[in-house]
Amino acid sequence: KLGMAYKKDDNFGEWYSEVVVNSEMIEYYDISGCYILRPWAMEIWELLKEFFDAEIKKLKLKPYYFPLFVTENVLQKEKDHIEGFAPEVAWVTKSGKSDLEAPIAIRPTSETVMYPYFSKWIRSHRDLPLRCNQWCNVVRWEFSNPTPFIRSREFLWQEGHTAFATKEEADEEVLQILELYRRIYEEFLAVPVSKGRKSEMEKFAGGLYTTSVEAFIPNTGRGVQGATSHCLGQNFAKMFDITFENDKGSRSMVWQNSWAYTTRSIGVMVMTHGDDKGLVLPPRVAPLQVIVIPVPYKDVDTTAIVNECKKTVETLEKAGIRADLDTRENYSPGWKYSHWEMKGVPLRIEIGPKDMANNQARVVRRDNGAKADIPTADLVEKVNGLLDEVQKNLFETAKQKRDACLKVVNTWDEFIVALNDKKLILAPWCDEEEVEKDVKARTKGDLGAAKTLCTPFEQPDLPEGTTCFASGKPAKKWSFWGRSY
Ligand SMILES: O=C1CCCN[C@@H]1CCCn1cnc2cc(F)c(Cl)cc2c1=O
Ligand SMILES: [Mg+2]
Repeated sequence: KLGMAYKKDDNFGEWYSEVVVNSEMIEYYDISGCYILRPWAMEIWELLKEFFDAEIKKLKLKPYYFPLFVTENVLQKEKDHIEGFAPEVAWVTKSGKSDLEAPIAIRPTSETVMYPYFSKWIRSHRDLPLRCNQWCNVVRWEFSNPTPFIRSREFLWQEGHTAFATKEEADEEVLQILELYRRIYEEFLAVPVSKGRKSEMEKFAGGLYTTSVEAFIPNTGRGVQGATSHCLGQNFAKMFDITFENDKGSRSMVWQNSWAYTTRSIGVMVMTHGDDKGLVLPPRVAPLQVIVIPVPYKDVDTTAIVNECKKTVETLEKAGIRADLDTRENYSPGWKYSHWEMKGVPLRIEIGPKDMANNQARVVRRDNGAKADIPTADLVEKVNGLLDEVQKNLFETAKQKRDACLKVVNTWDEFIVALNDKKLILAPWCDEEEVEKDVKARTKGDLGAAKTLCTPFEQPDLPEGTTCFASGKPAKKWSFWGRSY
């Protein structure tokens, strides 16, 4: 079946579900909230991982793998750390027919798995910094509406866990990692994000402060957390007795960070760039950047055309471009155009008898449909140029759309109008948690309440006397507000 049954602007939820399936990224699974990630998704995950892993190796991160399972008493080591999360912990209670003596939890995150061993491994300042990263899956048995990539009961992520002798070192790394997350989104997924700090209410309760990169989905008017980088302070060092003997011989607690991005990032990319023909892939994460399609012509020698296509693919691959050809004879060129548009391949090259005769190829862009006839001799250079243009155009277009949704408000009434208008709201706030709670209470409803998304590091000017949009008290900062995923 070809073509989309749903339009992005008509029925976003159905459109999204159709795109991830028709583009062969996702197969639905018979357990709610669980999805099969097919090669078209996994190859994107692997391209992101290749970049991120290389970058954290430069920051001296070491690869680890910790067990999937954690015992009940260790998981509940600190009540407030898992406050409110308990309902989403998945437990193993049996093996075969027999009950386990004690239930074993499946990791929803790995602090409690790792930190007893950090305590064992860290003795002296010479054991610091400890820098641990693992690529793995985690399980959180959430009940709110499951969405492929965006909210699933099992997902893939990397989780970094580091320990330093000083707060300064921890503070610096938090921001180094946050910058890598910005690059993942803006330079690879072509998704604009805002760097900022979470409020005391929205931060990771077990930590000292949380920073994040926040994206926004114009179609639903919802913010979406892209990735997070926490400074844990010495909270977990205290909880797990992670101390070191400093060079003066006295004992100090370590300063820790933890940070993650997940397969949710792929869903944000799909939502941002997809259109009514299906997926639209930014070239830097496209498993296939160019698809070459032979256009046979009634009695013309098709073998010659197919050979020219093969040569073209070889030339492009030699130049490091991810290219392939579609020579399936049981499908028409037109069918193939739609199929590869559905899969979001950034460039299509059509080669027919006329192109052969003129030593050229017709190149069609997936993002804006532009067609160009390129001389075969210039193909590699022109294709690389076009791939860069597509990458840039997707980012600029997404940025322009996101900025068009931005609304600065100063009063409650303006806030409510903007919220119902699916805007990303920037409002002056007194930074009081009671007010944050009040806004949540006053905006409760089937679409979910409004919340603070982050306080952007880039703060607009806050004129003396500016009052909080919700409380009328003196405003202390500008914060992003909105509904979220
Ligand atoms: O976000 C990150 C980066 C990578 C390592 N972890 C932190 C904090 C994770 C918070 N969090 C998030 N979700 C959780 C769900 C749970 F069921 C339990 Cl028991 C705990 C948590 C929980 O601590
Ligand atoms: Mg959660």
